[in-house]
Amino acid sequence: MTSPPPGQIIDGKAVAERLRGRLAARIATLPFRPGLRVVRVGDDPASGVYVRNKDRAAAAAGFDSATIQLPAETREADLLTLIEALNLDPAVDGILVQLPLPPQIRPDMVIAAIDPAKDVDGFHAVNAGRLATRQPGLVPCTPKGVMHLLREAGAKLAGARAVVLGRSMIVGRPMAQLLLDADCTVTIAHSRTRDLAAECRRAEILVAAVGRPEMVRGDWIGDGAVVIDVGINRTPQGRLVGDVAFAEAAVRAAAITPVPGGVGPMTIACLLENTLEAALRRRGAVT
Ligand SMILES: Nc1nc(=O)c2c([nH]1)NC[C@@H]1CN(c3ccc(C(=O)N[C@@H](CCC(=O)O)C(=O)O)cc3)C=[N+]21
Ligand SMILES: [Mg+2]
Repeated sequence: MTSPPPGQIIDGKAVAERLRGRLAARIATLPFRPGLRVVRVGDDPASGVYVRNKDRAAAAAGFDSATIQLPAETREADLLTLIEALNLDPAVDGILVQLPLPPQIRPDMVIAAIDPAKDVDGFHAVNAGRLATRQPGLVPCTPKGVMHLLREAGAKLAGARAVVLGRSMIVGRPMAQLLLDADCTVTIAHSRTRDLAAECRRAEILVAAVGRPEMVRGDWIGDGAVVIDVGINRTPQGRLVGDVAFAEAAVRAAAITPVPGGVGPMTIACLLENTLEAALRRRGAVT
């Protein structure tokens, strides 16, 4: 049903590099540098690599990018004041507040405070609503990156059975909507799904986003499926593994993303793509 040759490993790092190259070429033609501000409160280790990789990629592509580091004990009101200043700053096109936040700060309040036009994570209810109603808006980076990878892998989407494992606001739900918009027949499976393995086995396209190391075993994969592994889990030994047992799954899949080097680099490239999109829209150069 799907077109890629058996066992193809989808090179997310290479796809992300090409996307960043296209963004850089476009930015080089602009009379301004799209501005991105990443706000980090405390030093959650899950955010560390991401912030470093993002800073490097943004600068290389010609963005005006900076990380604003705040102490772990920052009060919610002070973070909201900073966001308001970034909302009003005409040089800032994109605002990303790193999650998770320390316990004294309510993430919903923070996300709601970001100007939807600058919400490059696509987490604001206005952008979620636009996606749900098929209006143009900022789309969450990871699901957007997954769609790029599926297209690069040559996956046939129209009419295909797609299973999304996980129902988070950040990945599962927007992922399901993008697949639906691409004419897949979409199932959202989750921790309460009766027979997860059986649901997954029916999938021609399987997107795993549960955050449980190697939960998806080889015998959950249908022959010739395209498998996208969104999970980035660190083992006690310090190794990175996905939500899919890669070696087992690769034997049965037509194509599969590795961890690292799969979805992760695409999330960063799509954050930059969203920042450029936000800049073009805000500054009246709609494309
Ligand atoms: N508001 C917000 N938006 C986010 O998008 C967000 C966030 N908060 N908080 C943290 C998570 C995590 N995240 C990653 C993105 C890329 C890699 C990535 O590029 N990973 C490399 C490996 C990096 C390594 O070696 O550890 C890869 O998968 O190949 C990792 C993690 C975005 N996040
Ligand atoms: Mg769950």
